[in-house]
Amino acid sequence: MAIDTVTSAPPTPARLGRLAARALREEALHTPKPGLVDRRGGGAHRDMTLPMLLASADALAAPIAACAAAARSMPPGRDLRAEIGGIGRDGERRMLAATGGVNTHRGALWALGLLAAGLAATGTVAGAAGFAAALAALDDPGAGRASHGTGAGRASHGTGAGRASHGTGVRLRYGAPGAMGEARRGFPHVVRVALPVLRRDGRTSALLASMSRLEDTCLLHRAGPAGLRAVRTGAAAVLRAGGSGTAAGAAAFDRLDRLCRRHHLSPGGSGDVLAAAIFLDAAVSPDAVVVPDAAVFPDAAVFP
Ligand SMILES: CC(C)(COP(=O)(O)OP(=O)(O)OC[C@H]1O[C@@H](n2cnc3c(N)ncnc32)[C@H](O)[C@@H]1O)[C@@H](O)C(=O)NCCC(=O)NCCS
Ligand SMILES: Nc1ncnc2c1ncn2[C@@H]1O[C@H](COP(=O)(O)OP(=O)(O)OP(=O)(O)O)[C@@H](O)[C@H]1O
Repeated sequence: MAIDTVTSAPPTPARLGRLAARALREEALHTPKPGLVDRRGGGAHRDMTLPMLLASADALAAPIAACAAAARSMPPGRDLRAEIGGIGRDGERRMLAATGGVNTHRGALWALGLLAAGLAATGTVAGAAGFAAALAALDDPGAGRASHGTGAGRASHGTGAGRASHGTGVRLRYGAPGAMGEARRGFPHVVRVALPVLRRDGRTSALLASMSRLEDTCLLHRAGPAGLRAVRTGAAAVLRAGGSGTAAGAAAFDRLDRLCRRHHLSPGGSGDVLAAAIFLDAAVSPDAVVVPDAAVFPDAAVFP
């Protein structure tokens, strides 16, 4: 049964930007997280610190608010897609300027920017997911334009003109649809996996639920299918043991944490999924949580 009640007017764009930045900060601060930046340090990332992630989160409030404002003021369609693509690339430049050229939140900006646009336009979780999916399905006329070159400092990531991103490389090599595929399907790991688990069992379980299922291109890029499989299996083992709060679950969590550190495995896509779930949880009343319909999630059966 679909329960998709609009309980109040959608939050304003400025509020959505603030809530998104807060969600990014809360995700970064949540500790412990296997492989990801947290209060203990950079996890599997040699080039990131917690203060860097917090600065990056703050820098993204304005572009995410701008995505929401655009969705309020323009009808859905190609012009809005072009506008949001430009805002996204400008947001990536701001992120790189805030971090000295490190890609702290590219995937997170993508997810939260599209979902903020969807929330501004529709006010509901299912509406936001469907809206984001429809936008992501449209070609971005500015795709391939550099998001580097602002004097932000060292460019650590191949998102600029002429260089393929990690996600593109992995898509070509393994056929993984990655962050674009997740968006085009209406962010099922955010809406149908992490958000309900977050509300029931908290943030660590929500992160693990995503890690146990997501085809994360960060993991594929660094460690191939074997690395991805090891992380998914490790996360599933924690959940099977009752979560990190049980003795067996805590031991399994510790094994997963050490595995990620030893092999430099970062589940960055699941970090984004957790941040997006925290954002939706804060922005939309629990009464408006939905079981989305098959039109938005054609493969919804995959997510019980
Ligand atoms: C589609 C995006 C993510 C680029 O995709 P690509 O796979 O090439 O990117 P890249 O490898 O640099 O990073 C992808 C990031 O997504 C996350 N991710 C990885 N796997 C997944 C997954 N299966 N599901 C969701 N997120 C994932 C990770 O954080 C990863 O680092 C996006 O950045 C983009 O096109 N931006 C252009 C600007 C734009 O249109 N913005 C609009 C909204 S602001
Ligand atoms: N707490 C977190 N720590 C690290 N990354 C996170 C976190 N939360 C979300 N992420 C996501 O993980 C992605 C990190 O990207 P990735 O692992 O590809 O880093 P990179 O530095 O570009 O790659 P590499 O280090 O392999 O060269 C970001 O796009 C970001 O959105």
